[in-house]
Amino acid sequence: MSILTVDLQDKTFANGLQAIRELSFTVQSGEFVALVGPSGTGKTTVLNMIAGLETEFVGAIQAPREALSYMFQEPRLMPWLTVENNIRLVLDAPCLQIDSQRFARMETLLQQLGLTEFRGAFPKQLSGGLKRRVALARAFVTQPQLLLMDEPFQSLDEPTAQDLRQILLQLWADTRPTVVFVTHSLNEALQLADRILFLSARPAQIVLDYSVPLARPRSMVTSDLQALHSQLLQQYPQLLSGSLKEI
Ligand SMILES: Nc1ncnc2c1ncn2[C@@H]1O[C@H](COP(=O)(O)OP(=O)(O)OP(=O)(O)O)[C@@H](O)[C@H]1O
Repeated sequence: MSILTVDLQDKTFANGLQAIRELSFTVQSGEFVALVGPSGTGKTTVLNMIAGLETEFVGAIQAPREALSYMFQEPRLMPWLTVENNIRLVLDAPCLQIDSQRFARMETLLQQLGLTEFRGAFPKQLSGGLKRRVALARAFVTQPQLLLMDEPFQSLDEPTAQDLRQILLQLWADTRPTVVFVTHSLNEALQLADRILFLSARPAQIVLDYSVPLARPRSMVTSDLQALHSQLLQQYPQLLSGSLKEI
């Protein structure tokens, strides 16, 4: 059953810059899809359109906006709220009573993410990795049907990013939301996704719709992954020519 349909003919900003031309894809319920493409090609713009934050475009999008979470590049925590209240914020309940089911879900996430001891801390007291953990808890606590993630582990050191990818996969396996995950890292996409949509340089178009042939659960550092990375680039040399040379 499809949960997300994106059918875009054109997205041109007011300054005349055309970010997207003829970009269409469908995502099945529970699927983990990565959008991979070079910097500035319109990946964030696509997520913003799916979320309903960007409404000026030619085309149509069907998405479950009432059951959607969006994890941004920066964790975007409210500096004046504690870890716990940053999570409660999306339940509309900072400092208030919440029902026992939602409370239990929040507690489980705090534990799974190793945040219990930091529940009373403020964002400025947290490392970058811990802030991302809070953002992950906030993204999952509402039990979204669709989770949009925009390079959420960028600018972290690699071991911290690996830990967070592992945690993300565990959380995803528990409740199986549909995920659209933007990255410019082919390795990250191969580690996480069922399917990778490779985008061209601007105006963004899909150059390859690739199903990742790796079983789950996936180990994070495997020779399988390295082999697949090289095989993919051998098979589709166009990914390396010009538009995707950074991957
Ligand atoms: N409001 C805007 N007005 C004009 N141009 C914009 C606007 N927002 C984004 N752009 C431009 O549109 C293009 C696509 O931006 P977008 O942020 O979607 O790319 P991206 O693929 O997510 O890039 P990155 O990987 O660097 O985050 C970029 O060239 C960007 O500078």
